[in-house]
Amino acid sequence: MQEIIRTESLTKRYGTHSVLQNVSLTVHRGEIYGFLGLNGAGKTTTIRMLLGMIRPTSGTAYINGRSVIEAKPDLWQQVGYMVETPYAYPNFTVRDNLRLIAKLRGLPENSATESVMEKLRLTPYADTKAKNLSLGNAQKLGLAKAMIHNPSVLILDEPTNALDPAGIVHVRELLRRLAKEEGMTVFISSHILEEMSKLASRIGIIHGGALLEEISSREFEQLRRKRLTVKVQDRRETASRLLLQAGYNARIADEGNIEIADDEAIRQPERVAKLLVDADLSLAGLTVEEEGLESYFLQRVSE
Ligand SMILES: Nc1ncnc2c1ncn2[C@@H]1O[C@H](COP(=O)(O)OP(=O)(O)OP(=O)(O)O)[C@@H](O)[C@H]1O
Repeated sequence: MQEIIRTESLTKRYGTHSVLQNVSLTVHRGEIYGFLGLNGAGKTTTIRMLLGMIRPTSGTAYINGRSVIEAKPDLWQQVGYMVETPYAYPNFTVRDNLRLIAKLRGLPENSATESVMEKLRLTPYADTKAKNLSLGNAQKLGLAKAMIHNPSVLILDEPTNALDPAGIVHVRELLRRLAKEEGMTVFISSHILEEMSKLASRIGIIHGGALLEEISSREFEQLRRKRLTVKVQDRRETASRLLLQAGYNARIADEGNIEIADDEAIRQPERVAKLLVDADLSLAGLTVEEEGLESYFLQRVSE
């Protein structure tokens, strides 16, 4: 698999304050890499170094195999980015803001502008001044500026912060389609954990300036704990005892439901149901619950 983004032991210190320590990560072509961390974990610092905006104290960042600090300007024709709150000229309309960027980038102004507005569903706001946009649409304008030149690498710092749920779904679908159909590589930082678990194909967890773990979404699916939750109308203790006798690792949880953590029960919940029904216990619910990324993340961080 072709490596598009790579960092080698990226380290950043401000005086004696160490912000990033030996971060080495890789992102392959067509991947959506979710860079996850709490506030202050070092996400923006890493992204700024990926974009050559600040110099690492030591270590190197590469895009398309080229060191970003030494790269010639043509590298940036393949890269789109949005870091923190995107700036737009407040008294220019959405269309004029985009036309300006298109012009600066030497793109055909009309077609590039109209096509990116269409992609981000900004066309209805084409004539709205940037200062009058909602936060969500201002963020979409930032994304449009980042994508106007159809880059093959897109680097986004917390891009869905201000979007409403429909906006988040739209941007997620768009990024997924670009990654899948056009092989675009997306590096996206966030602290919205569930959102990342739906979008990213690989996840890197950063905490206190160190990369704790890199994991594929598939591995994450396998690793995260699952459990079968059983709700019975009454005679909870009897049900729990019965399940224990049958060899299940059952326990009564705080809310009064019975939880079973065995793989066997998760794979074949109908067996659990049959056992209870055969014993004349009335079943009110049976659900397989998966640990969310949030709880997985907090557990990893606390370790
Ligand atoms: N120029 C600077 N001088 C000193 N410390 C800095 C500087 N820039 C960032 N830091 C510190 O580095 C740490 C990491 O900051 P960074 O902005 O990379 O975190 P983040 O993960 O992006 O967090 P957030 O989600 O809050 O933006 C923080 O403790 C921050 O205070």
